[in-house]
Amino acid sequence: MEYAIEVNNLSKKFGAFTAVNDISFNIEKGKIFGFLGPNGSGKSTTIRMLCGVISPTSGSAKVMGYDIVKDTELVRKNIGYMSQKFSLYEDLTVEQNLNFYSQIYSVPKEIAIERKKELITMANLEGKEKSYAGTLSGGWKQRLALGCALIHKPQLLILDEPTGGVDPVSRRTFWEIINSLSRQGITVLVTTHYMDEAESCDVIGMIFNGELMEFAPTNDIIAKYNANNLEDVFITIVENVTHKKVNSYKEMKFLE
Ligand SMILES: Nc1ncnc2c1ncn2[C@@H]1O[C@H](COP(=O)(O)OP(=O)(O)OP(=O)(O)O)[C@@H](O)[C@H]1O
Repeated sequence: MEYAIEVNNLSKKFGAFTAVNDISFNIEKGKIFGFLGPNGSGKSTTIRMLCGVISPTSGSAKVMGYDIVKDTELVRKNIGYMSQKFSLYEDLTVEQNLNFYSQIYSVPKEIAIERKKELITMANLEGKEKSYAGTLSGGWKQRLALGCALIHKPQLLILDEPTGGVDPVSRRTFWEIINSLSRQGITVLVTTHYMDEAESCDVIGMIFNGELMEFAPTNDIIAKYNANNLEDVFITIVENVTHKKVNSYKEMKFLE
């Protein structure tokens, strides 16, 4: 079995505080992995380790076969990363943003021209090439940011809360694009606080207080807890750990 992500007993401490505690999981190539957890549970810290931005305190991980500590450059080249802030240059046009990212990732000029065309089509940005990113509405910006993250044809796409602040129609379009990327063999790691979105992932990991509480195919998790949906599963897990009554995921997001 070839894995896009292999995580073995990964931990990260900040001083005496353990942000990520001994987590292990593998993601098969081409799968959509929903990495879920309330604020401060350790998602971004895990992602930062997987992208080679911070080193683990202990444990190891490989991304597309490359060690996150020893092969940091190769890891970065193989990842497309999109944050909830979208990281666009608002005073550059759609085309100029794509040019900028193609230079950052050293995409050869002739390849970049073709790639830009493909991405503009994929992101439904035709006709907007000369528009300034700052003038685009949320959904357009989101799809442009996705295009920028894919300019170097990464085989792993990491999306950190990609649909925050985006209208429901754009969210649906965005997920159609994500599903089509997965069908093309691209592996996707996505964090989201929208439990309905999470249900369209193939595999779910639930992290709480730095511990990976569950990791399994989405349908298996729902069946295991005899739950109606992922929100109910999460509530059960958190109530078991905290011995506090939790009414909704939204409430849990802000649990201390
Ligand atoms: N550089 C750091 N120094 C100290 N503590 C940190 C650092 N980075 C993160 N933490 C702490 O580690 C914990 C996990 O944070 P992390 O950002 O990974 O959570 P998260 O699940 O991504 O949350 P969110 O959904 O809000 O982004 C938090 O308590 C956070 O305050």
